[in-house]
Amino acid sequence: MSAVEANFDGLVGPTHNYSGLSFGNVASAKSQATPSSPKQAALQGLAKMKALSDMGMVQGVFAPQERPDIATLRRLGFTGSDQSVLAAAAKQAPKVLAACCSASSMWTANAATVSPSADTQDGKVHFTPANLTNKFHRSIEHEVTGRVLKATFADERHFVHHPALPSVEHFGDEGAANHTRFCLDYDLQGVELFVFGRYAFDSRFPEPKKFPARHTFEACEAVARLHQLDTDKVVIAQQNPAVIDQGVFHNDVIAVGNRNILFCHEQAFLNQQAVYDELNLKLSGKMRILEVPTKSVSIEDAVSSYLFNSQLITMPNGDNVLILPEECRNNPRVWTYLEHLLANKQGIDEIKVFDLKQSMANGGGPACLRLRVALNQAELAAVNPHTLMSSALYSQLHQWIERHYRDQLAEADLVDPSLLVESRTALDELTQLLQLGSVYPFQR
Ligand SMILES: N=C(N)NCCC[C@H](NC(=O)CCC(=O)O)C(=O)O
Repeated sequence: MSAVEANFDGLVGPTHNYSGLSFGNVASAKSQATPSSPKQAALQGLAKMKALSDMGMVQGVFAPQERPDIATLRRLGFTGSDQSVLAAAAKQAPKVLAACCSASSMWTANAATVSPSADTQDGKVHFTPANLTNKFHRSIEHEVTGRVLKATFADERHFVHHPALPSVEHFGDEGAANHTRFCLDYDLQGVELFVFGRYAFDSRFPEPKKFPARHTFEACEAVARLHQLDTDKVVIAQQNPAVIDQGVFHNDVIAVGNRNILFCHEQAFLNQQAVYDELNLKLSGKMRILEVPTKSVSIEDAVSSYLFNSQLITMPNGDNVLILPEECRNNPRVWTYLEHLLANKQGIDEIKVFDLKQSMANGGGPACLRLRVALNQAELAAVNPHTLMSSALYSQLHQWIERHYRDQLAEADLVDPSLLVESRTALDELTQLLQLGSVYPFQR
């Protein structure tokens, strides 16, 4: 075993709720104001992590953010005790309070962009936390994300951590949700595909009209530069603006790739064939494209089922498996397509279905919940071992969730000062379990 692809899943935080914060994300708008279950959400996510670990995959755990984010509320002018800050925010700016309570860091595909050492000039793994500027509730994640990344990948001989790009829309960066690495083997130099929604400094190109394009071309170029990638091994492609307007707010809602396979919808990119051709050229003619036609799966079906938000993983025995949300099984057209895909042996050997309803109701499927980090054996040995899934960690986290998480949460509960205390108590314990040190503002 020379190199592996590890998946670091975001542990769902104790304030998981539905506040309708993500304009352009259909599920988030639809679930607004419905009660959530933080406990179920965290257990569903943990079950997926355990299952992948049991399948022989390297699985990591990524700690959530401190929420409610009192420090940000103070920056916005709320003063006094923590309790007064919460009460004043609930009264004067309930939406701002909701944004400062979001558990959105669970979707670690948006935590950062990661380039494996085989692709970078200095032979180290590079990390850039995503600034997530397009949504306020997500723009307040990157600082703590950077600290959790450093606490997980601490060894400077192997890992390089960049700060997030400047926090303005011109450099809007949504991280790995818009980044896919193709390769023939994880330890060989690969081709990195960066996908953007619009140009910030060039108005000649089309843009979505209804929903925002969160990620810019200029952000893609900047991350590729920071990560010292070879331009001959980088492809920067524009997402089809028409599908952004139909709810495809990240590329990982319409395409997924692993090794030399790209599984995507026929309407994913603006210049679809040119994207395929460039990828194939840069991967020495070895790309395999599995394109799904609109007549089999419409954009609406793709958005509601999250077919393409599956994880495409290669098992230790070489089989390619799609990790799908249950919503795919509930959609007859998507399910028929999947049966046909398996029967025709087009490169996918198996599918596995998971119940991730709590996350799905906010627009986060299996692939949103994980950050991929390809690591060689020396790098894997240098990862904080306490963040790696095992039977022992699974039962510790299971008990930890049972002990600290509420069964139900509604928007009105966010002002409850005991939620803040519960959340901090849980996170303080978690940083000890995962041996992360003092990553949260309340610990510093
Ligand atoms: N596709 C990927 N990789 N990630 C999904 C992120 C979902 C997230 N939803 C939210 O943030 C909803 C929060 C709320 O409405 O309460 C978002 O839109 O950024």
